[in-house]
Amino acid sequence: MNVLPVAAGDPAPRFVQRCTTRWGHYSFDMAAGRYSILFFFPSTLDPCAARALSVMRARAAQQADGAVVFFGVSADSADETRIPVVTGGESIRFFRDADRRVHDLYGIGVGQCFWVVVDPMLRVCLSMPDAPGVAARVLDHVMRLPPVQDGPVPALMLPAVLEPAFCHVLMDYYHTHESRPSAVLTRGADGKPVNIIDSGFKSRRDCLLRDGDLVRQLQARIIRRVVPEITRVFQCTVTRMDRMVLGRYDAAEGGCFGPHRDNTVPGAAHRLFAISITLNDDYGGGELSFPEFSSRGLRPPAGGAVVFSCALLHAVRPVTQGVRYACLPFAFNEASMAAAREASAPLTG
Ligand SMILES: O=C(O)CCC(=O)C(=O)O
Ligand SMILES: [Fe+2]
Repeated sequence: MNVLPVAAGDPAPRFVQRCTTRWGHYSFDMAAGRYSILFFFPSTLDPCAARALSVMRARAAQQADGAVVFFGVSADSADETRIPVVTGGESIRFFRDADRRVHDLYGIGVGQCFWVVVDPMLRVCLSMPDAPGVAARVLDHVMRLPPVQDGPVPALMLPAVLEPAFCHVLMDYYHTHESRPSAVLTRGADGKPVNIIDSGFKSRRDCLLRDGDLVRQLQARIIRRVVPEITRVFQCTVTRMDRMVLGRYDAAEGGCFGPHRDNTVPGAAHRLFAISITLNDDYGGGELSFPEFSSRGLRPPAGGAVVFSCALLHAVRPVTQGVRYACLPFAFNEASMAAAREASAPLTG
């Protein structure tokens, strides 16, 4: 257990805990991109909790834009029945923390009513014990903050990775080969990785590049034009690539991809860098965004790439006009493969 409560400037500990979501748990690293207000309390029967929660519920109901997410963290197993599963709104959720996992990670003693505010980068920006009047002060303060920090995005923009003729070769390949709705790799209720189709979250059709010669031509360009920049900018040597896939986001189908990270489920833990190469220019919307850092959207020119750490939360904004084509490999190396294998190995002995 953390002996002291987390304090402003600390990274907010990440965790997966049982929660009042439809699917029964919540991975806190998905709370990035917005402010989160965590209220730790011993039980809903505790008078301090009752008071603070009524303020929290009222503010959650007031805000229309969902810019702030409220989380109650209950240490009482009997709250399981007092706090029912929330099926609708996403702006207020409760962690079922009778095993104290979150309390311990945040250094909050059981029996305390305590506030922790986490910023869009998942860093603690305020932490204080509850007292009369504190709930309203904390919530007013957070709701007045600008929605994101609008700092620089730690991604690399590289124009001219693929020349126009090669972009056309890839788009022609797409048109002459089978494509299918792109699935989201996520965790099922049992924690195991599953592929699901959820067109509200991800609407894209993918075509796998199966032509060995074309894959070699594509890889040659990435090795020559992207890999040295990854070495220079991120001081990391990548030696492998996977997922040689072409994606098509169509405005007519609401083409988009919601906020996600690319390395969070076991089968994807080896990935180090995402290389998003846009193949065309004649579309509207479809910018890549990094909601932890900025509200700005990135839009590389045709043939240009955005290269970024797979650990960053990112999204593709809805394509509003026409179609966006992209080639979307991941880069990694032997060390990241070994680390992923180790992390997924069953504990023995
Ligand atoms: O379309 C893009 O540029 C990014 C796609 C993406 O984030 C992914 O496939 O994981
Ligand atoms: Fe991604």
